[in-house]
This record gives sequence, C-alpha cells and structure tokens, in this order.
Amino acid sequence: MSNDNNFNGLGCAKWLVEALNAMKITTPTEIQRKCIPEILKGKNCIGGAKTGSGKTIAFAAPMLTEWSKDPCGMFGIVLTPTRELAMQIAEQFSALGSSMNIRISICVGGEDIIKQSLELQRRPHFIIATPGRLAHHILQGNEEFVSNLKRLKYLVLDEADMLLTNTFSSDLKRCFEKLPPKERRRTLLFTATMTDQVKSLQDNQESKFFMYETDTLDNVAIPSTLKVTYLLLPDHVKEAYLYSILASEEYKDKSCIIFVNRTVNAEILRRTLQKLEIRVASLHSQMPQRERTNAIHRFKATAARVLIATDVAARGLDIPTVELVVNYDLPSDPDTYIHRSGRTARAGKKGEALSFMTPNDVDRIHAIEERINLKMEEFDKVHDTAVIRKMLQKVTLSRAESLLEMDKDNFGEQRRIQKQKRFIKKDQGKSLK
Ligand SMILES: Nc1ncnc2c1ncn2[C@@H]1O[C@H](COP(=O)(O)OP(=O)(O)OP(=O)(O)O)[C@@H](O)[C@H]1O
Repeated sequence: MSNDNNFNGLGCAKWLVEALNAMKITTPTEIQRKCIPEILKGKNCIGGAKTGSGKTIAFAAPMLTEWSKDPCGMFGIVLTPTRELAMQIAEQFSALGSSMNIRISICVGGEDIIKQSLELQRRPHFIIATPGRLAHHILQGNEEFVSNLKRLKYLVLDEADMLLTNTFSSDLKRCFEKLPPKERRRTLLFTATMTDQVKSLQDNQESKFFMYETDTLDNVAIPSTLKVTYLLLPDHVKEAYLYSILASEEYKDKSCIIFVNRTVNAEILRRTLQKLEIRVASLHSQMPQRERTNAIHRFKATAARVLIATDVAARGLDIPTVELVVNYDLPSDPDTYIHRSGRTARAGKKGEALSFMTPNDVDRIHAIEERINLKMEEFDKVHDTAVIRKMLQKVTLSRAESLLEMDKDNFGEQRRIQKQKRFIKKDQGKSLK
C-alpha cells in the first residue's frame, strides 16, 4: 500500500527522495501530498496553498522524477515574476538535482544577454525565467534554441495569479507561441492567492486539470503561525517608530523585511537606518542587478539584518530566518499584503507582520482584514512618547543627511534616466510586435 507520508510513497524517484531527506525534507506538506501523485499521473495542475507551504517542491519533485527517467535535452520551463525568485527556484533545482548532473539555466533581466544566450544553446534541462527576458531570447534567439523549446514537456507558472495580469500578457504570449501546444505539454500553475482568472484556465483546455486548493476550516488566508498587528500613527513619525522598534530589546537581533511602496522611500530609509547603525540592505527595481543579488546574499547571510524592499521582494522569497515583516507603507492590494506578510512564518515557523496605519489608511486595513478573514491586533510594544520624541530628533537629522546625499548622488536623475530607458525599450518592444 502506498504511503503518502513520505516522498517515496508519493512516487518520487529514489535519488530525489535521498536529496530531499538530505535537506531534512522528509514528510510532505499537504499540497505536496495532493499534487505530486496527480502530476506524476500526467495531469495538468492548479495548486493553491498559503505562503510558505511548500509549493515549489510540489511542482519540482514530480518534474524532476519524470526528467530523471530520460535526462537529456530541455525538459521544463518555470516562469516566475521576479528575478530573485527565479534565482531562488534555480538554486533549489540545482541543489535537488546535483547528484544527477542537472543543468539549470537562469534567464532573467539585468544579466548579461550574450552569456545567457550561450547557456541556453547548451540545452539546459530546466530553464527558470522571468517572462520578459525569455520573450527577448525567443525573439532574438537562434533557431536551434527555439526549436528545442518545442520539445519541452512541462511549463510551470509560479505565482500564476501575478503572471496572468496585464503586466506580463504580451511577454507570455510571445513565449507561449514558441512552446509546445497545450496538448503536448503539462501545465502547472501555483499560487498563494488564487484568482478566478487562474481557475478559469482549466475550462479552456482539452486535457484535464487537477485542481487543489487548501481548504482551511476558518478560511483564514495567512499561515496560522503568523501574528498580524497594526500600529496607528501619524505619517511624520513613521521613521522614528520604525527605528525604535528595530533598536528595541525585543527586535534588535531579529531579521526583518520592511516593505515600502516606492523606490525613493526604500533609498531614503536605507540611508537613514544605516546612519543610525542598523545593518541594512535594500532591494528595489532601480538598483543594478548585481546590487540586488548582493543585497539578497547579505541579508541571507545575516550580514544585513534588515532588508528594505519594494514589492520586488513581496513574492516567493524564502528566507527562513525572517521573524518580522513591517508594512511601512500599506499596499493598495490586499493580496499583496498576503504575499509580503508571508515572507515570515514559513514552513510552520512563527512570525509577525506589523502594519503601520496612518489615519488615511483605515480603509486599506479594513480591506485587508476582510481579505484575510482576521482582525489585526494592536501592536503593543511601543515606547512611550518621551522616548519616541528623543528618537525623532536623531532620525530627522539622519534623514536630512540622507536626502542631501541622495541629491549629491543624483538619485532622482538616475531614476529619470532608468525610466526613459524602460520607455524606449517598451517602445522598441511594440515595434517588434
Ligand atoms: N515537506 C517539507 N518539509 C519541510 N520543509 C519543507 C517541505 N517542503 C518545503 N519545505 C520548506 O518550506 C519552505 C517554504 O517552501 P516554498 O518556498 O516552496 O513555499 P511556497 O508555498 O512556494 O511559498 P510562497 O507562496 O511564499 O512562494 C522552504 O524553505 C522549503 O524548503
């Protein structure tokens, strides 16, 4: 009788079970128990489960098992919305497949195109890509690469709800045109925030989809180990409160991600906190890719214990040491709140998501509470006003110095140039259609 309490019983290859066990992954999570056997039967799959519930292995394990039966040529593509997430998934595939000499190619923006193109010509077994860069390679690519794509067996859309938004539609269309038709490939879609658009994909396919969505008794959309709190405060004291929390006895050693809505805020906060001697890194779209990758490495290695990020870090990033997420600016979309907060409390660990709420944010908080089906508690570990006032002076000075520095470094000008470059690229894209 098969045993769905281990990966062997789910039908995973022996070498893969050994690789998983070496990573201390021995008991499948629910989404893995449900999806792996169905994918191994050859079905397409739509999988929805909370953040940190092991969706990556739910699609990686069956694909790797199938690939190892005949490990030659291009086998699968995983598409994902952000570069850092692509790199993380590629690391997981490489680690799992190292005993099988797996070849993985990362195909993301911001990296050397020529180097990538040479790598793609070497027929990697799996390509982990962001849609824009893959579309670029398809348009520019040599015939051999494009014809190899036609032999792919699997296509994964990770963070499927995001990939199916308008932001990615033209790039996805270009990619899909060169992939095998639906009936000759398996399609796997995974997300923590299921949308009707994702679900509706199963309707217009001839081959059957296996659809799995975690059903929780309480319908709460966030992990049960995640504590959600809010702090009501006026806008001009946000930095002082943030500093007071990060420097407090309770949080001074904890690994935290602070989410902001704009790159300029990320830059100001990073510089300000650095001056206040917090070990901090930042991650946003205006940074060169080398610096983005470096920031993630520093944060993972705890050389930086605070990461200030925009939503480029909201999805998928798996850094188990993160104990606190702060929504310094509230997101307008409640689903974004779910993804941001899900950077902590992963794989059964505890974590806390604190949201700063200015008087203008009350509606946003209500919309989030409705979406997650949970009332936030008030954050009760604040210092008294005298302490905050003292900190406010220190923080205001550091902030003013940071703004002056940014002026000197031409931060605004660099953003303008980057924006123009993106505009020109978009325009070129249109003329290629
Ligand atoms: N069966 C398992 N046992 C123990 N740990 C696991 C298991 N499966 C996955 N993990 C670990 O759980 C963590 C979260 O997994 P993963 O990144 O796949 O989550 P996810 O569901 O994709 O989350 P998100 O929605 O945020 O992208 C990872 O560190 C992973 O190694």
